[in-house]
Amino acid sequence: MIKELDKDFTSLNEYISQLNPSKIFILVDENTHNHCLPILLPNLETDAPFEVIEIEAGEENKNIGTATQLWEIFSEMEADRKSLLINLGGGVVTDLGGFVASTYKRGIRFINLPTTLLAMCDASIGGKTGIDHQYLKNVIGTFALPEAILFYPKFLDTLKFEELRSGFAEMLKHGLIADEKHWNDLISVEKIAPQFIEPFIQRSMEIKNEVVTKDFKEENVRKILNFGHTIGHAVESLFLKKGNLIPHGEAVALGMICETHLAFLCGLLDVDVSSVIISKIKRLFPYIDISEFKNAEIMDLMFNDKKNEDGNINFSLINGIGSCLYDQKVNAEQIILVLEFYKNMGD
Ligand SMILES: NC(=O)c1ccc[n+]([C@@H]2O[C@H](COP(=O)([O-])OP(=O)(O)OC[C@H]3O[C@@H](n4cnc5c(N)ncnc54)[C@H](O)[C@@H]3O)[C@@H](O)[C@H]2O)c1
Ligand SMILES: O=C(O)C(=O)C[C@@H](O)[C@H](O)[C@H](O)COP(=O)(O)O
Ligand SMILES: [Zn+2]
Repeated sequence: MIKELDKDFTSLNEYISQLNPSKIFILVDENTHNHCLPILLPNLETDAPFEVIEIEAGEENKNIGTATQLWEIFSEMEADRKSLLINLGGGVVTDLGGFVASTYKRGIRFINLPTTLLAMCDASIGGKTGIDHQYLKNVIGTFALPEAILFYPKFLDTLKFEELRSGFAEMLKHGLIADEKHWNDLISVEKIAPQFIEPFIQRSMEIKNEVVTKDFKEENVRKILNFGHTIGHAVESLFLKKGNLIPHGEAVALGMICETHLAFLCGLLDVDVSSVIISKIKRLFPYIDISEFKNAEIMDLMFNDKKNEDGNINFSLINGIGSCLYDQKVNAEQIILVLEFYKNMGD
């Protein structure tokens, strides 16, 4: 269930009343503790006891260590199966919180209150939960749906520009894979700022939700949501391993540039269409220098992608603006050509 929160958070209180939890845990990171919790708490109406649990912000904390800390806190506080976890944060909080909730005592209920654009349009929806392990993105996790996804666009007002832009990448992805009008609307916004993006949040959420509803466990069509991620996640992992993190959306933007060129090389896209897409993305996102990474080490990570089957790397590639094919097999030479294309592209 996806719903916009009104200013007094009525629908959140209605859900809490329906769920009648024995105890409520609110998961935040230090930024959502400062910026979002002061908005939530005055509007929270419940007789259930609640505890706020704060984790350190950042992708580097989406790991088994933090998950273990949370499981231990739940045990110490005797959380039972009627407990409720409210994830108040970006994709790190909703992925980690969803994973911990879906595994503690084989599953307690959770609600996502996304606070970044990326979490609103993507991470909070669809039930993919999880953590990174050995620098592999989301390699441990579950498919577990929240009881509700309640979004409050005003939360975006305190988001840094780079974080807002990161979410914008996943919105552009939604346009490219499923809705040409959404793509055209997004590339026409005056600038990446909440007031200009807010009108398009609902459509982006709908696109993701429509795809997930067709294929919850990502056995077929849901793979199109992974456009840009086969290469994007490999690069994101390499920077994670270096301890020099890049925002997920920037890795996805890099991946979409590469995989759009790959679609052209595979004959799925005309050169004029791929050029327009690449130039639009290039204009919006910073160039990420990957020259320090050998093509072989990038490809090694791609062989660990969760879409793969029978040892083959499966790509999801657009075959037009608003359309995407999954389980596309390409040869190693084409992947090398694409990585060299990106490396030579420069800023
Ligand atoms: N499960 C999925 O379907 C899915 C989809 C897309 C991305 N993801 C995952 O989501 C993660 C990226 O999520 P993200 O981009 O939201 O990053 P994030 O959760 O790290 O949040 C980005 C930064 O913004 C801060 N922040 C959050 N809300 C804020 C607010 N309202 N005001 C001020 N600061 C705020 C956070 O503390 C953090 O420092 C990645 O791990 C990615 O793999 C998951
Ligand atoms: O929900 C999906 O399916 C997606 O692919 C959405 C992606 O934007 C997101 O980054 C997701 O976490 C990637 O999934 P993964 O299975 O490659 O980890
Ligand atoms: Zn993503």
